[in-house]
Amino acid sequence: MSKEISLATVKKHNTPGDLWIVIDNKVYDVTKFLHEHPGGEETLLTVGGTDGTEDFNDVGHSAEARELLKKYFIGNLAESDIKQNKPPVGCREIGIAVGAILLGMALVYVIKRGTAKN
Ligand code: HEM
Repeated sequence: MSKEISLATVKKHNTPGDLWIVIDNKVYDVTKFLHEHPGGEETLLTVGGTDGTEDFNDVGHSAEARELLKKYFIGNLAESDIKQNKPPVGCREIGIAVGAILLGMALVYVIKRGTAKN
């Protein structure tokens, strides 16, 4: 089993001489890659010590870039720091459900009115 690293630990490694980054719940030590990054040092430094998944995906990195990541893998993000992709039923879902019911009722009303006239 690979090592589990907390986000708090990752946070401590945010300098050019010691740079860690989280991508897709995996932790990478990119200190040695900093000067080689085709997208520049600055981009890596701004996300160093944090979860850079969104930034990494926004750029649309190539398959080669993803392959390169493996070289710098040092451990998995701690279970407690992993964001759940599927939150419990939220306000949005309730809103959609209520909206759908109202729409259904309106539709039944319109149809009934239409048939009553004939
Ligand atoms: C830490 C892991 C990362 C690796 C291994 C990596 C690797 C690469 C590679 C190989 C390229 C060349 C183009 C490609 O093959 O897609 C690239 C380009 C680039 N990367 Fe990264 N990258 C990393 C993280 C990031 C992050 C976190 C950002 C943004 C904050 C970023 C921003 C960019 C930008 C702006 C380019 C230039 C895109 C272009 O001009 O085509 N990279 N990166």
